[in-house]
Amino acid sequence: MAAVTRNERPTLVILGALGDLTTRLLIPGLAGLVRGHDTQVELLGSGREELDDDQWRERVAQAAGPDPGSALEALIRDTRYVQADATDPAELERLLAACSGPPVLYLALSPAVAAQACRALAEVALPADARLVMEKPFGTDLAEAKELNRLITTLVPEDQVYRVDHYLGMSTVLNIIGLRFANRVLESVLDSDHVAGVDILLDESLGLEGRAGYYDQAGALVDMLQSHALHVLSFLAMEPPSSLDAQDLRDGAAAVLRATRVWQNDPVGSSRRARYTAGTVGDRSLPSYVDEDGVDPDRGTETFAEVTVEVNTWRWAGVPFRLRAGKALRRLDKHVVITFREPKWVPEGLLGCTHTDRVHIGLDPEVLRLDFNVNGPADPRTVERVQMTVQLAPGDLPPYGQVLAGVLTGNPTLSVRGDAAEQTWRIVEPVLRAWRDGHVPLQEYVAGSDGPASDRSPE
Ligand SMILES: O=P(O)(O)OC[C@H]1O[C@@H](O)[C@H](O)[C@@H](O)[C@@H]1O
Repeated sequence: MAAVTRNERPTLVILGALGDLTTRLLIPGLAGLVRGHDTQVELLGSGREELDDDQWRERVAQAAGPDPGSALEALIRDTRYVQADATDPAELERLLAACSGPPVLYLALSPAVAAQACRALAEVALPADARLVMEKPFGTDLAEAKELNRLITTLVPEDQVYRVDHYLGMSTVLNIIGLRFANRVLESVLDSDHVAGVDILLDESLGLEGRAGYYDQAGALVDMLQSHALHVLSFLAMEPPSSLDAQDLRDGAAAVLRATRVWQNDPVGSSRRARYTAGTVGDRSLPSYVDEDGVDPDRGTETFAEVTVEVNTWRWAGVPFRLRAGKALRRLDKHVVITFREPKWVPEGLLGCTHTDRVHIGLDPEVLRLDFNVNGPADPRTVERVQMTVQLAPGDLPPYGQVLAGVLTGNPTLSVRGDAAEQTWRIVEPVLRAWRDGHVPLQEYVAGSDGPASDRSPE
């Protein structure tokens, strides 16, 4: 990405600056960008809470980590904190007046407060070059996402809106594009003639981590599948874009999402939900989800969600894409498995051909693996299963660094376009309804296990 020059140096205003997202992900991402990528940016923190500039600088320095280097030291020295209520137009005006460059308003706020902040911004004279950054989930359902999109387009043009899904900044997710379109050998067999099924499995070993206030409202389906898993699917299933510019890539992703729906239009038969009970993950004991601080046990929030969808295009019709995410599972393992069909014909007399080929794309940990059959060393008539593994180097920027690089250089390629954000809600809404109406049982699994028992195991 191009470096930003000094005279067009943007002012990144983080609204919700004292929240967990800011200290855990945004500041470290920004620090990576400033440290290694010559990015010029002014930082303003803003929140309802009272804080002086020095206290804010101290927080930024801590979150940025050791060995800042001169560019980051300068950013920390110059950063300021402005106490403001993001839902009050007069206070937003004051905040905008404090920006020395084009304002980049990063709403690190809950969906409800972010929507209120957008309504307040409608009453403010925003500079023409202002950019707006929205976190996920974008709205809380399709109707709200549409309303939010309508409102936002009255504030700034679509190409100045950045809907963040940090999976689009993960080097391993970006690698799906390289893997598919820079290699004839793989791309030519990625279709329903050759592929039996695709699994996108986002297993986390972390539990709630004190985020009940948000998570208990969202649940695994909205937290992970409605956003991250569907955007990974859009990269896996898109037609070859003619370039990686924002329009081509995002057109390709949106076309996939438009073609995607719940498998056989059956949200009950093609989804599962569960929540964890007390158990041990590694050396940590976790209480039952319902006993976590801040959880409403009657809400029935799931911590594990699985939904199978279909992509109704010439290339993919009939191929199940299974999306799954869960918390407090035995181990962290986020990956994609592409399972191929059986060979059309195995020569008579060739033995041992009991498994089909698989490509395993590790998103976290970063590993690429091909499982296939080769002749055993001694017997030319019998094949054996082998695995070819490539350890991928981690990206030089954390995902939030990559996301911020796009935002600060004015390149929306890796952010979610408004129509795609609506499509992801359209896809999951039948499942949300079926779950809300109690048509799918809420199963349980012990924290530290592999999740609720399933009749299908692709891993
Ligand atoms: O895979 P990553 O980068 O750790 O991201 C996972 C996280 O993604 C966030 O968007 C979710 O809100 C979290 O619940 C989840 O843990």
